[in-house]
Order: sequence, then C-alpha cells, then structure tokens
Amino acid sequence: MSLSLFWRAASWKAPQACRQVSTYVTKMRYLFELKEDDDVCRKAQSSGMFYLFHSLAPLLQMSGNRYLAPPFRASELERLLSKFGQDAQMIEHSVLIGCSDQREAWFALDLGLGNLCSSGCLQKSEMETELQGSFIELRKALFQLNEKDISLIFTAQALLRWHDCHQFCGKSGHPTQKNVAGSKRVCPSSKMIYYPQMSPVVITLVSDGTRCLLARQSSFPKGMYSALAGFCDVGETLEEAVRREVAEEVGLEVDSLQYSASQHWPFPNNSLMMACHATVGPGQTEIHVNSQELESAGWFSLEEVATALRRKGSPSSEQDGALPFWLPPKVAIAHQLIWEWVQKQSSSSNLA
Ligand SMILES: NC(=O)C1=CN([C@@H]2O[C@H](COP(=O)(O)OP(=O)(O)OC[C@H]3O[C@@H](n4cnc5c(N)ncnc54)[C@H](OP(=O)(O)O)[C@@H]3O)[C@@H](O)[C@H]2O)C=CC1
Ligand SMILES: [Mg+2]
Repeated sequence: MSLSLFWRAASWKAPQACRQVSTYVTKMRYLFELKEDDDVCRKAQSSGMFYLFHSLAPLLQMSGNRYLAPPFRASELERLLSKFGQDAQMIEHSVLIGCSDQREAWFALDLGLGNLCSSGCLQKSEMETELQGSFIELRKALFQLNEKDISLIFTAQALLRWHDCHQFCGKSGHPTQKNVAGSKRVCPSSKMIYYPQMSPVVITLVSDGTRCLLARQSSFPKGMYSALAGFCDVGETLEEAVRREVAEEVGLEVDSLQYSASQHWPFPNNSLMMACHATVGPGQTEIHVNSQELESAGWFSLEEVATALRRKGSPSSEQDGALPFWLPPKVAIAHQLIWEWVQKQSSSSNLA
C-alpha cells in the first residue's frame, strides 16, 4: 500500500475502472468470510503468510536504508516452531491482518507473548539468527519502515496487543476465547463478545489566516513541533473535541474547522487520529499555554514552516549550535496537515 493510500483522506473517490472495484469488493467479502467462519479461516492459515512479532516488536530485515517486514509461509513457520521445540498449535494464536488481491490471507503471530508459550518463550536472539532479521520496537523502526508495510504492521501490532490485554472477561472474570481470525473474543460463561478497541483522537492545525500554530510536549524529540492533539471524551463529537482541545491546550476559541483525513496510530495504544484544519478569528490569537499539557506553543509563518518541511529527518545542530525547529515525519498525519496548509497558503499568496 502506498503512502498516499495510507491516509484515509476525505477526498477519497471510488476507482473508476470496474475491474478494480470488483477486485476490492471480492477481497472485502473474502475478509468478511474469514472473520465470520472459523473453518474457512483455519484453511486460509495453511496457505497464508505470517508476519512475526516478539513481545509486540515486529521482525524486520534491513534493505538499503529501509526496514522490510518479511512474511513466512505456514510450512516454513511450522518448521521454525518445531526447530525451537514449539508445537505447531501456536499458530492458533495468530490474527488475521489482511489478504492479497489473489486471496492469500495474511496473519500476524507474536512469538514472545508470555501466555502463548507453554514450555517457556522462544529465545529472541536465537529466533533472530534463524530468521535473519531483528525484532525492533515499532517506535524505533517507524521512520525507516517500508511504506508498503506500515499499515499492515500497525494493524498487526494493534490486534496482537489487544488480544494480549483482553484474556479475561470483565464481567465474569473467566478466560475469553478468540475466534480464529482474531476479530473478536467471546466469554463462554457470560456470553459477552469483545471486539478490538481503539481510541478516537483529534489532531488540529490551527491557523489565523497567515500563520499556523505549532506546539510541543516535553516528551517530543528535541526541537520537534507538531499540531495540537488530544483524546476525545465520551459523548463528544469530533467538532466538540477539536474546540475543547484547542481551548484546553492553548486557550483559543476555534472559529471554523474542516476535516482533512484520518490515520490509525499505534501509540500509546491504538488511536484513530482524525485530522482537521481550524481557524481562529482575527484578534483572537493570544496563546495561553496549558503547561500541564504542553512545553511550548507558538505561531509560525509560511516561510518558517515551508523551510522546516523541506528539511529531511531530524536536524543536527546548526553551525552556531542552535537546533532549528523540525516537523513530524511523513508517516505521521500531522505532517500531512502541515503540508496541506503550506500548499494552500502558497497558492493563495501566489494569487494575491
Ligand atoms: N500521528 C500523528 O501525527 C500524531 C499523533 N499524536 C498522538 O495523539 C495522541 C494524543 O495526543 P496527546 O496530546 O498526548 O493527548 P491529550 O492532549 O488528550 O493528552 C494526553 C492525556 O490524556 C489522557 N487520556 C485521556 N484519554 C486517554 C486515552 N484513551 N488513552 C491515553 N490517554 C488518555 C491521559 O492523561 P492521564 O495520563 O492523566 O490519564 C494522557 O496523558 C498521542 O498518543 C500521540 O501519540 C500526536 C501528535 C501527532
Ligand atoms: Mg494534547
């Protein structure tokens, strides 16, 4: 999947060619069947491909300056499990994460989660040697992940984490059982059905018409500024969450807002990021930073932001020792919001 498809943009339109649409529909119907029918899904496992994780860290191989996530056939996985003294039944703990246009199902399996290992967890370093790759923490690998793999790895990690944390029913306290695809868990005692959860988060780039507002938390990498973000409260609409977060974090009242796109974000725990542009009225631009939430916030000009956007990666110190501010990388939806704002401002200043 290309990065342009990675964003679920508001401007998305159905492909024109009939054949493409029917391939998509066929694929979605097949995935639905895999989630609903355990026998079909079990069969798909035997001809499917598996992406491996260890304690939620994906197995990655370096290719040039990019990390690739190598998939393994079921037969190869069984051979590996047997080599490490594990039962092939461990494959039952895998989760469905997608399929190809040719209906080859893709699964993810975590070899390091404690509850999966009856005879002690597989040794990470031995596995890495055998698999000719490394299990790398997602946050560390994020900026070098192959674009094609990002969405798949995000989904896989989210599902694996959710299953690991939802082993027991919140009502009866009994163990829950996952369906083969891993799209839900059921408590045989209370009959409660649990579905994977995610948290809705709004991310907003505020503009006063000529400048945009960027902020940083103390936990951000040094020098990085981003758009304002915050978790939605229960009962809120997206619009209410944007207005509240902007008011809470920088003390400004949003005048208007426009939805841009959304993104699944794995940190800290399966968020659905919904990105918006917002404006504040003229004369309503005095920032009051909420220091419990932010380290600093400020207005930045088009030139400053466009220059920062052109910079690749996190900058090293400038010659005079000062660190110029920098922006989130392309993989983060904040980057897309900032890029869109720069495009819009540039075209309107060209027209003026
Ligand atoms: N992809 C992208 O481009 C970007 C993504 N983000 C993501 O957006 C998310 C939200 O931004 P952030 O500014 O931190 O959010 P908030 O401004 O909402 O502040 C975070 C605090 O909200 C509380 N909180 C409320 N609900 C939840 C929940 N469901 N899960 C976790 N914490 C919750 C926690 O407080 P307490 O601990 O006191 O309970 C947490 O410390 C971050 O996780 C960040 O990774 C941010 C910027 C860019
Ligand atoms: Mg915030």
